[in-house]
Amino acid sequence: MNEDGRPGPDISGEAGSAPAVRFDGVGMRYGRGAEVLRDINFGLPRGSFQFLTGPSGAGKTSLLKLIYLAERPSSGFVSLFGRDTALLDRDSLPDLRKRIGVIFQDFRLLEHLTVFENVALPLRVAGQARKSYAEDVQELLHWVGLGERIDAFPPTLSGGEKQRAAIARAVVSKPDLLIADEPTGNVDPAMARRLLRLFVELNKLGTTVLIASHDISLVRSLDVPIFELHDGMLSVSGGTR
Ligand SMILES: Nc1ncnc2c1ncn2[C@@H]1O[C@H](COP(=O)(O)OP(=O)(O)OP(=O)(O)O)[C@@H](O)[C@H]1O
Repeated sequence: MNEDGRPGPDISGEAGSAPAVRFDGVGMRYGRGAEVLRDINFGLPRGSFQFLTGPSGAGKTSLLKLIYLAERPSSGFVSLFGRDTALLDRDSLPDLRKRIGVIFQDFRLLEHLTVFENVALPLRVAGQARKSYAEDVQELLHWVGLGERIDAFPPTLSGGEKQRAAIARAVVSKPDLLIADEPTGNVDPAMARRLLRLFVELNKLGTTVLIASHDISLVRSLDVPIFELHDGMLSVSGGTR
C-alpha cells in the first residue's frame, strides 16, 4: 500500500507482471442502499481461468460490473492490468474497455444488426476491413451453432441463439480479459460443454477468463479456482491449473 492507502506498486501505468484484475478491500453499494459486496480481495493472474459462483443475489453480477467498469466501488480499489481504475482519465477508458470481452446476462445484441454484424462489431469498431474478418466470423458462428442464422436479426432468435451470438461477439476479438455472466444459462448441456471448450481455447491463447455460473457441474468440470460469493463476501477454493 502507498501512503494514501492505494495499492502499490503497479498503479501508474501498464505493468507486464501485474494481474489482469485486482480487488483490494472492495465494497460496493447501489445508491444509499446496503453494501452488496464487502471487503473483496483477490487477483486474477494474467492468463488465468476461474469461475465465480454463489446463490442468486449474492453479488456476482455486481462484482463483474466493477470489472467491466459499469460501476465504481464505494470503497477500496479495483485495478485492471496494473492500473487503478479510479485514476483513469476519460480518454483511456475506451482503450481499456476494448481489451475486455463481456458476455452480459441479458445479451445486449443490437436489434437492427444481423447476427453477423453484431458479432463483427468489435472488429469493425477497431477499424478492421470486412474482408479481413468475414471468414473468421463465419467460422466462429458455425462453431457456436449459428451457421444457419448468420443473416438473422436478434428479435427472431431463441434465447439460446441470442446467448451464443453474444458469446461469439465477446470472443471474436480475442480480448485480454473475458468476463461472462451465466454464459450457458440458456443452452442445453452438450452446447454448454462446447461453449466451455471455446472459453478454454481462448484462455490457451492468453485471455484471462472469469465466468459467473450457477451450474455446479460446469463449474466443477475444470480444475480451476472457484470464487464463491455469499452475501457479498468472497471465498476461493479448488484449482491446481
Ligand atoms: N441496479 C441495482 N440497484 C439496486 N440494487 C441492485 C441493483 N442490481 C443489483 N442489486 C442488488 O444487489 C444484490 C446483488 O445482486 P447481483 O445481481 O449482483 O447478484 P447475482 O449474484 O448476480 O444474482 P443472480 O445470480 O440472480 O444474477 C442483490 O441484493 C440485488 O437486489
